Amino acid sequence: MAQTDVDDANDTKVLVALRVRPLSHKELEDCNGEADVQIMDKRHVIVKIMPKSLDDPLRGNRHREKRYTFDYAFDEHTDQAEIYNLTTRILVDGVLEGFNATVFAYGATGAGKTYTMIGTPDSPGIMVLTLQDLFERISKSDEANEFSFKVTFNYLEVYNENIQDLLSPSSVYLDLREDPVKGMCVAGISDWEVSSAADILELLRRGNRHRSQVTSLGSTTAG
Ligand SMILES: Nc1ncnc2c1ncn2[C@@H]1O[C@H](COP(=O)(O)OP(=O)(O)OP(=O)(O)O)[C@@H](O)[C@H]1O
Repeated sequence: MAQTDVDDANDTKVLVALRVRPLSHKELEDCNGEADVQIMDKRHVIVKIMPKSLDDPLRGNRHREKRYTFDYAFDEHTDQAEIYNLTTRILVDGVLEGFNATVFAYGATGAGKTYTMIGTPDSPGIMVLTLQDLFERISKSDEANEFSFKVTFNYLEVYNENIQDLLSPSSVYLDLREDPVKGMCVAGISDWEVSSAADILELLRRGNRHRSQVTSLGSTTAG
């Protein structure tokens, strides 16, 4: 999901995209090669709901279908670059002009959030592609002497409703406050000045060691 406070090309403030990942071997076996989710035309999704019991006297073994509509619905063949280009690249201009933007992934465990956001060295995800784009644009702007940018980074975890600064961990949790200038903010979080995508990926790796729920950043690089 991506959110911006500037209008993007679609003139919308919130964009919701669904991504279907390839089925694992086990999932393919379980469904006899027949997936329960079908993407129709990059926007519409049909989900098959199988009857709880095949002995259901009313429905037999017939399934029901539910249809959903998204701004984008990506099938399992969609690559990382297409996802980035259609959901997130549109936000970078606004960010460089000082607007806020948020992109987050939501889904069950194993749904593909980490793959979509971080990806692999061969197939970098949204976060890595955004950072590459952002710093490339900043360096072009520096060369052209247009603007000078300062980029700072912070990394926090909300776990059991407690906020922890992953780059400056302590036993004291941080508070969420409403600041008259900045709006909602986490009071006392440490801000780190960075000058490249590699700096941020290094800080993410450092912060991940303090997460309550650990996911590996592997050897993801900024490329
Ligand atoms: N689009 C995709 N193409 C290929 N493999 C994928 C894709 N999405 C996810 N996977 C693979 O599926 C597995 C689960 O994905 P991932 O770890 O990203 O899930 P997650 O939502 O982050 O899970 P968790 O919430 O448990 O951390 C991984 O092995 C990942 O490489």
